[in-house]
Amino acid sequence: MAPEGEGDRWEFRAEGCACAAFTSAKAHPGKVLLVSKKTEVVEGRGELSDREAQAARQLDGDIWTRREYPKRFSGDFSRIERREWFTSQVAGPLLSGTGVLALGDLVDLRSIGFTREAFLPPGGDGGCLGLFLPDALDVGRSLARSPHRVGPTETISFEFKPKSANMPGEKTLIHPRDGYKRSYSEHKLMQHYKLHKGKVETMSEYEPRDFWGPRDGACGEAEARRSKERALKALFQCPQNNLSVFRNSAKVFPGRCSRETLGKELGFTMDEIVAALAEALLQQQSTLDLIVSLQEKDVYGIQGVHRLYNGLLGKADAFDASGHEEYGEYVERVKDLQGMPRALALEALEDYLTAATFKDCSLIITLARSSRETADLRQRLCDLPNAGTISGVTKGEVLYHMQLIDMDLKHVSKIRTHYEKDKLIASIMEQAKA
Ligand SMILES: O=P(O)(O)O[C@@H]1[C@@H](OP(=O)(O)O)[C@H](OP(=O)(O)O)[C@H](O)[C@H](OP(=O)(O)O)[C@H]1OP(=O)(O)O
Ligand SMILES: Nc1ncnc2c1ncn2[C@@H]1O[C@H](COP(=O)(O)OP(=O)(O)OP(=O)(O)O)[C@@H](O)[C@H]1O
Repeated sequence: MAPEGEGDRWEFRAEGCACAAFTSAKAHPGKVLLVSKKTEVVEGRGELSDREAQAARQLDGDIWTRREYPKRFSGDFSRIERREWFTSQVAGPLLSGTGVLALGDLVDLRSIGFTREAFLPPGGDGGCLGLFLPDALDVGRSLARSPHRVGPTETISFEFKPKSANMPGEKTLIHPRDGYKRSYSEHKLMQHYKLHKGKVETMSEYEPRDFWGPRDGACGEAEARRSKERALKALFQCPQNNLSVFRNSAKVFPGRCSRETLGKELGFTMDEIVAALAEALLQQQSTLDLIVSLQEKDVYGIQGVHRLYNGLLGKADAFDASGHEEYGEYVERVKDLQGMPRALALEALEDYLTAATFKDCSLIITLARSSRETADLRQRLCDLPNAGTISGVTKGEVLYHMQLIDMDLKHVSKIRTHYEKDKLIASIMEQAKA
């Protein structure tokens, strides 16, 4: 994606499946501009009739307009407007006090000289809106109260996509044939899926529950530290799309550096890096617990939620359990879902979509060595709940700052996509058993 023409004040930074991020160091220091790459808010549009897509749009609106929010949700929002709305109206209040959420402002791309055609294929989101966010990699600038950077020049940042720590609970609808779901994490199952699809070459040993840590101090600090270090080592071993490392905002891993050369590039040993990150995560445990509790809003599981979704769309077979009579308890659970009042069914879908959004979020931790140059920044960070200092694990003190990004609110039509993926995983697991 090479920048060219009028857009050359803007530099491409990074991209995910839904959005691309750009920076303009001179005109907008300390900020990242997010631009949507997708045209449609409804998922799997190619496989849906216009009527089905319209019904999904209507249902999505019904879910998010049930409650009063200072800014009203609109079914006509573009993807980027949905993201901004969810971040400010839903995620913000849920995470208030943690300081961790990157809050942004919608901006007209024309007003900032961003020509999307210079960077992105035609189409995409009506074209004219972007989202300005504080740049989590350029902490010195994004925290500055003046145009001048508050030190430091040397930063290293770790972008984690930790994925879900959620495990099925009592209310989760699981067909008895799919009992494997109770023994494997969602991430592990996704690894089977990705391997099967050829999306990855090897299975990662990474376990999201190790990263997020035991809830509510369920074990001692030493054990919690060990589990975080285990997760971090597994991520450095096999980063896939769960870890990216940046030095002074330029991506160095995976890519320019190998695992063997990364420490040298960053000026630390790998043991120091793992220990420093584990310490930062431990200091932020209450925020991590909060995010996990939001992932756990997925109470009924995809099999249950898919039935509720179809029920709300008025599909005749939504709660059909014929052919499953031998599984009495399962049939009873399906009946319970069928009897759920509409308001509760909408709430269950709201919870599922909130959970799915938090299961796909990213955390960026930026580190800088403490020095005379960083004294101002240190003072500022020490006042923030999502930042602090780390000592005793590296030579000299290290400052850290943690930011939560990627609040791309999942559309209700994603439930169908998730269900299809779930069925595919079931057949992969069945094959693996055979
Ligand atoms: O389904 P998952 O868990 O694989 O998550 C998808 C991600 O795959 P991952 O497993 O992280 O490689 C996927 O990530 P990649 O683009 O593959 O890096 C997207 O984040 C996708 O979200 P969306 O379609 O952009 O809204 C994600 O879709 P959602 O499931 O979050 O809707
Ligand atoms: N506030 C920020 N500060 C620094 N970098 C950011 C910020 N927001 C986004 N980015 C960069 O832009 C990339 C794409 O953003 P984001 O993860 O929100 O997109 P996405 O398409 O929704 O991702 P995914 O495919 O994981 O759902 C991120 O991976 C990150 O590198």
